[in-house]
Amino acid sequence: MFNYTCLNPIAQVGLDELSDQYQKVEDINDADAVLVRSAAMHDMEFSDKLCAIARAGAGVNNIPLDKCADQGIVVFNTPGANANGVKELVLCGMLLAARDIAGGMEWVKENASDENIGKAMEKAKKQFAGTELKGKKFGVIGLGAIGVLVANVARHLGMDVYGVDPFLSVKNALSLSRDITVVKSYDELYEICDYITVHVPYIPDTKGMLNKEAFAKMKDGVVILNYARDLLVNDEDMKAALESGKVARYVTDFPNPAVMQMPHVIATPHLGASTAESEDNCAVMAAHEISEFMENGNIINSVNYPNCDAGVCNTKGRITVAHRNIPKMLNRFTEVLSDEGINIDHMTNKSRGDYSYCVFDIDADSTQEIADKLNAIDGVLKVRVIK
Ligand SMILES: NC(=O)c1ccc[n+]([C@@H]2O[C@H](COP(=O)([O-])OP(=O)(O)OC[C@H]3O[C@@H](n4cnc5c(N)ncnc54)[C@H](O)[C@@H]3O)[C@@H](O)[C@H]2O)c1
Ligand SMILES: O=C(O)[C@H](O)COP(=O)(O)O
Repeated sequence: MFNYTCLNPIAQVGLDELSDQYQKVEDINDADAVLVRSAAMHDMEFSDKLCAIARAGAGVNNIPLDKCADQGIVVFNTPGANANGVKELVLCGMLLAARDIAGGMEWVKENASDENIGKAMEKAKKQFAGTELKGKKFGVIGLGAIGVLVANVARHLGMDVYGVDPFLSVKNALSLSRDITVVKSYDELYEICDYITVHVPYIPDTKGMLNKEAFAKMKDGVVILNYARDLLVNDEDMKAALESGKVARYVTDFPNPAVMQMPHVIATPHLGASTAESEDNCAVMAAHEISEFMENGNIINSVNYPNCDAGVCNTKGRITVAHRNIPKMLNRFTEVLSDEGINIDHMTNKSRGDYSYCVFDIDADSTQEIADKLNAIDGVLKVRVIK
């Protein structure tokens, strides 16, 4: 039996994917696995029992990835599962920035009881007028799951689309409409675009990347869209850019007290992934990741350990070892197993940065005693008896 806990509401269709081998518990200290959305986990302590955390979503900046890796806890996310939901909201943000639709709707509400509203609005409407998206230059920073969809939809609207991504994957490059221009530097994009949207993870490298230096290179009256994370933008510099008119509108899914004091802000309450479809997709993918890991020891879509697929175990026993990526570890593991007279039928070892993961399929039943001996090796972070 495996215990799991949910730190945020997770769509039932995902939880239904977990078999009757799983039971929900309230206390994270009793859990083998955690399902989470945006709950802040940096200040949490994790028990030795915890093996896996699945983020039903894309951004993992709410989870202490290194601390988890050091405890042998594998963290997963659900790449692309909510990308369409975000794409549709970005499209909405672009339209809200192009004309003062929100102001116009407000005006209609305020004048709802005016019997002559039909006449009055023909006078009032010019204050809410704007421009069309067609023909404008649109820049996408980060051509990942969301960025590619956003770039393609903008192209279909007749915009002239530019993208930048220093780590652009072949898969994503092939998914881009062919008349989208991929530029090599942010500066190229800053200089030409009327609209700039950001779709990169929040990591130390991207913190505050939209700052006064970046704004200085942009066109006057540029529209900035941020559906990624608030801390990608330097708030003080954004405030100055909005006040001077350098940035005409800041459209964001991440309001904070500073942003809400700025002029020309269009804000939504972190709604990007809040659609039934995205929530279901994320929950189902997260549940699959958890069950594959808990039941078979396989790692799919991890963000702190290497992916590792050893298939289903067809031998008598399977043991997995999360360990530091340092020399001689495999020698030590095989020594423990051979001292026990155990033959290894199949072994998979994968590494990612400072961490490695090993799956041993053996010709004997795995025992807690063997696991304890492996666990005692310096550099071993977590040992699990799968079978
Ligand atoms: N508003 C929401 O509700 C919502 C929903 C989903 C995701 N997000 C945010 O959007 C981000 C992107 O999501 P995604 O699903 O597209 O992720 P993704 O991993 O598919 O794409 C991220 C892309 O950013 C690129 N990248 C990384 N560092 C970069 C850099 N320094 N400069 C330019 N590109 C860089 C990567 O190469 C990748 O292609 C997430 O990390 C999350 O913070 C927000
Ligand atoms: O990174 C993400 O996937 C989004 O920000 C969605 O977050 P949420 O699951 O809390 O809506």
